[in-house]
Amino acid sequence: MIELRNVSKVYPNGARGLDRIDLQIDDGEFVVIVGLSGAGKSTFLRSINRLHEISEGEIMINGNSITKARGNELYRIRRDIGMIFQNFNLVRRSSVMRNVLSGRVGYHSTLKMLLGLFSKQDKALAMDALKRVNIAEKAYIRADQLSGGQQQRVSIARALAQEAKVILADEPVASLDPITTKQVMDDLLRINQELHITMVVNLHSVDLAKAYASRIIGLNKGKVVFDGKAAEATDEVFASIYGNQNHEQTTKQIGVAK
Ligand SMILES: Nc1ncnc2c1ncn2[C@@H]1O[C@H](COP(=O)(O)OP(=O)(O)OP(=O)(O)O)[C@@H](O)[C@H]1O
Repeated sequence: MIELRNVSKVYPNGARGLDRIDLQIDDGEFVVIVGLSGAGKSTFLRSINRLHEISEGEIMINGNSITKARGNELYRIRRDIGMIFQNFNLVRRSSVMRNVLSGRVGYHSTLKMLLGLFSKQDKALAMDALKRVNIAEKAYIRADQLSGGQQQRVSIARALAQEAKVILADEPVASLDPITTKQVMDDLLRINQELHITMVVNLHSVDLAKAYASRIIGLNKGKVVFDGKAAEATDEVFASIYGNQNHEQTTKQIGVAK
């Protein structure tokens, strides 16, 4: 379970990324975060695994405070949290297998990892992860020879090899075409359902949010302005999340299906 207790984040330049957020995300949920550009979606996600330090409040992961954790404890908490980025964050010149195996680094000594000493079990785990996203046949190809959608699948496989209990995905489909977008979102949903890995996904598309989320959280200027089941997120709700524009104009801009 992820718990945010009265969390605020103010950047050094005074910009407010998050404003007193209080919520919890239960194991196995598929949460989609929506909101205008600058609403705080990335800050929200990156605060959860402490890629960003928060200014106030506390974030708990399975009962442990990631906000207060130091050294090994922080390392152990982070091991349970996989991260997926818009730009895939792969080592492009390394093989797919090597990239997926890098999900195992949290389980071994630095020296072993520098020498690339992965066990048979690690390799089996990495191969299983690649099979789960249907790209096992690409295991020994260089990552930069894959399409964008395939590269994103490698990054999902890396999170699976990490044995993450939570996956945070920051705009995972923003640079993909519609068909590939559907494939990657389907992968995330299948993993959520089959492995009960909690998903917290930032998306720009309202239609995708409605199609995949079990719960939608709407942010506006760092504040939660909607938090509910996807089925409760009506056009009016989205218009309020997306701010001051009139309803018709907003729904047109953000692609709410009529
Ligand atoms: N490194 C930073 N330094 C200063 N201000 C920042 C920084 N990162 C984000 N902000 C500010 O914090 C607020 C929230 O930004 P954030 O990137 O979290 O929004 P977002 O919803 O993810 O936007 P987008 O959809 O464009 O990625 C914005 O006002 C932004 O300008």
